[in-house]
Amino acid sequence: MLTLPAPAKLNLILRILGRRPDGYHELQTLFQILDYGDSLDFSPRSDGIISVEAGALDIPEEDNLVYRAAQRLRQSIQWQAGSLPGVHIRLSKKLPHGGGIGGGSSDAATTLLGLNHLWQCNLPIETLAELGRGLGADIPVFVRGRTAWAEGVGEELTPLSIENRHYLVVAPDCQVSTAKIFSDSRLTRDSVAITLAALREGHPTEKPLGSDILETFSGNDCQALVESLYPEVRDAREWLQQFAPSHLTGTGSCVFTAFPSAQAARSALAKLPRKWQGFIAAGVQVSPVHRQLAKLTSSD
Ligand SMILES: C[C@](O)(CO)[C@H](O)COP(=O)(O)OP(=O)(O)OC[C@H]1O[C@@H](n2ccc(N)nc2=O)[C@H](O)[C@@H]1O
Ligand SMILES: Nc1ncnc2c1ncn2[C@@H]1O[C@H](COP(=O)(O)OP(=O)(O)OP(=O)(O)O)[C@@H](O)[C@H]1O
Repeated sequence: MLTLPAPAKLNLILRILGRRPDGYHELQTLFQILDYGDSLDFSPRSDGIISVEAGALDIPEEDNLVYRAAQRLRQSIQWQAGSLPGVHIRLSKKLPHGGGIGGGSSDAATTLLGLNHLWQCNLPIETLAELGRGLGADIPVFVRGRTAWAEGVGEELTPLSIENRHYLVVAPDCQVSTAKIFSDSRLTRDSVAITLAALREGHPTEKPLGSDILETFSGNDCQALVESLYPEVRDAREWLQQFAPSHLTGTGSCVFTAFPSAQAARSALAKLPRKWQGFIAAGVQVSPVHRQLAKLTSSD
């Protein structure tokens, strides 16, 4: 059996520049990958069936992004007659869905990466990222597995390093539909594009971006709308604001604050009102799934 993590992400910056003819939005975002997330167990099946056990996640198997990613990967390969592989995937969810932390997307990316390894498909990362992009805009960053600046609909990625920080992520008791927020006429879609050079101004490329510069550019164009629709999200963010600047991630519902140490994040978490769930996580440059796959490959 192969067990792999599916980490969460935060959008440290999220700017919406406009809407494309296909309805998708042009955006600029800074993806921070975290060391915290779901976990997937892959067990080969000899009967050629793909099955997914998703615990408390109450959605039909064929709608689960894990199932859809496995099907899509298998369809992209010409298998020799009689050699169609099967797999049973057990998904252990820790990440709230509809939280803007990319849980479903990351599960799908880990499925593509894990089955590429298990089934020995040998597809390059670029191909896996393209397969993922067809399932969701957030999947390519998890397939590539680097904290990154993103443009386009989120698939044009430039890896970027960010200083070591620890995040307290608070999940209010509500789920936000990404489609609902992106289709709302009140969403602000006219942010001016910034350049990576502007983001980095005065910072040598090899130096990780620090909190000072990140706070200058931080902000999420979905935040005002999401908070007006879900007052609980505003309450949670305002509670976090007592420690340091706090922001919405993705289209919510989760909000976050960065801390310089795990201990500072932990002591804030200890004060979290019982009505909300929360977790702390370190920001990482390289996804834990890539670290684990690299270890497996080197021991093969
Ligand atoms: C908000 C973010 O989480 C930021 O990282 C992502 O852009 C959302 O990515 P995602 O959840 O993978 O999104 P998808 O599953 O591809 O699309 C969900 C819905 O959001 C809309 N959507 C998504 C991404 C994007 N750049 N523009 C959009 O308008 C799509 O029209 C769709 O109705
Ligand atoms: N494996 C999965 N885990 C969670 N949600 C899934 C999964 N597969 C499909 N979904 C569906 O996708 C929807 C969005 O879930 P997800 O956790 O990706 O939201 P999110 O955190 O807001 O993501 P994003 O930041 O990508 O917008 C859920 O409401 C659920 O119906």
